[in-house]
Amino acid sequence: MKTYRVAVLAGDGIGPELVRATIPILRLASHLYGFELIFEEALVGGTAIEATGKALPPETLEICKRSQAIFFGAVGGKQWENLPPEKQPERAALLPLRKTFSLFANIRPVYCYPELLDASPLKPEIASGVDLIIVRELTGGIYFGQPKGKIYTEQGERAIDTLVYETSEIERVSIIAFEIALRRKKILTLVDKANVLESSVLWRKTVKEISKNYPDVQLNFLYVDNAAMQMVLRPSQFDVLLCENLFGDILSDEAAGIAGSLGLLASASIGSTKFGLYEPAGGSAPDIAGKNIANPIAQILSGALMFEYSFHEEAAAQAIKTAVGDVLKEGYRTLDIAKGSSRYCSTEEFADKVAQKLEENFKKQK
Ligand SMILES: NC(=O)C1=CN([C@@H]2O[C@H](COP(=O)(O)OP(=O)(O)OC[C@H]3O[C@@H](n4cnc5c(N)ncnc54)[C@H](O)[C@@H]3O)[C@@H](O)[C@H]2O)C=CC1
Ligand SMILES: CC(C)CC(=O)C(=O)O
Ligand SMILES: [Mg+2]
Repeated sequence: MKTYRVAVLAGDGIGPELVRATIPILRLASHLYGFELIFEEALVGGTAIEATGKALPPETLEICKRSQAIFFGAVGGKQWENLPPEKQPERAALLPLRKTFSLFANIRPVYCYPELLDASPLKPEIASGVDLIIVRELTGGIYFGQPKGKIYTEQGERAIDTLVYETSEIERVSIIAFEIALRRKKILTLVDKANVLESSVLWRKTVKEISKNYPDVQLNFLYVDNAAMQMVLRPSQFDVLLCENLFGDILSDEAAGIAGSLGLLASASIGSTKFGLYEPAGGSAPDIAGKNIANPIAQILSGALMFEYSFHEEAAAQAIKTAVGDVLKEGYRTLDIAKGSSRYCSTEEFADKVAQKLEENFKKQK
């Protein structure tokens, strides 16, 4: 039987409760669709700092290296905000993981479920039909550029971040975005700030060059400020959005808000091999952690993305997506997306419903 090893890094805040609720769904899908998953848990983030003094302990990295994918929860929280920046969970664990495994493309599908139109802050006729993918460059740009840091001058403190991109970094993520667009509505929008930023000028030039290999894909350009506005005015115009690291980070939270909750937004971080890291686009949500109320959909759909991108188990991936949609159709909702007539569920209850539906759908199909 095909076997895949998965490093499970639950992390902080809502990470552990979401991962705990999701693993049985992934296990069940693997049994139904005829492959085996070997999960190996490892510490990461603030939880790892408490246990070992390091946000990304060497043992965790070893476990990731001997796996075919990382299934990630979230990291960070108030407890670790006063540590030196380079020791904090986000900068000492998540960013190094992305960089170490060269996971340069972050894929974030945004879908407004028809059943959830009432959870969107936008009018139903505007949120309706939103089905887009944000492809965010993940290992370059201002999050990683050097020099970075703080120095003391006669005027006081000076903080420096550097926005830098090489042509090759733009090319490799653009190819992924064009390939995704080819399989969809074939509209790719590059989001940049080419009227001001030199790096954005390079993005435009490079993406135009790559587009010559994809004559069937319509390439559009949009400045990021306008893109942020278009996202709320007419989000259904978008198919695939290609963004540098920071713009993609910001626009994807905005897009999640339009769909109804950050708890709906899954993500796949991939590179040029089958290895990938799969995590919700949101963070550790300290405001709701430990209450069994977080929405597990983003975590569950991140599992489906792992099946699709790292294992090529498309049938199992599709079955999970269908099960989530079916549970929503029956009216079940976690608190973040609940409205008047919905059937309220805790994190665990919602995940149980998805597992039941997965099994039920599989039996029907036989
Ligand atoms: N990938 C990661 O590990 C990320 C970590 N972070 C870290 O997370 C911590 C909290 O950051 P915030 O800015 O508050 O962002 P956040 O993404 O954790 O939360 C933003 C808002 O979305 C809600 N939310 C997020 N996920 C949800 C879910 N599954 N169900 C229902 N509601 C959900 C939260 O309750 C909160 O109101 C910080 O330490 C931050 O650095 C932030 C983003 C990504
Ligand atoms: C540490 C941050 C870059 C995480 C984040 O906000 C994200 O990946 O969306
Ligand atoms: Mg973010």
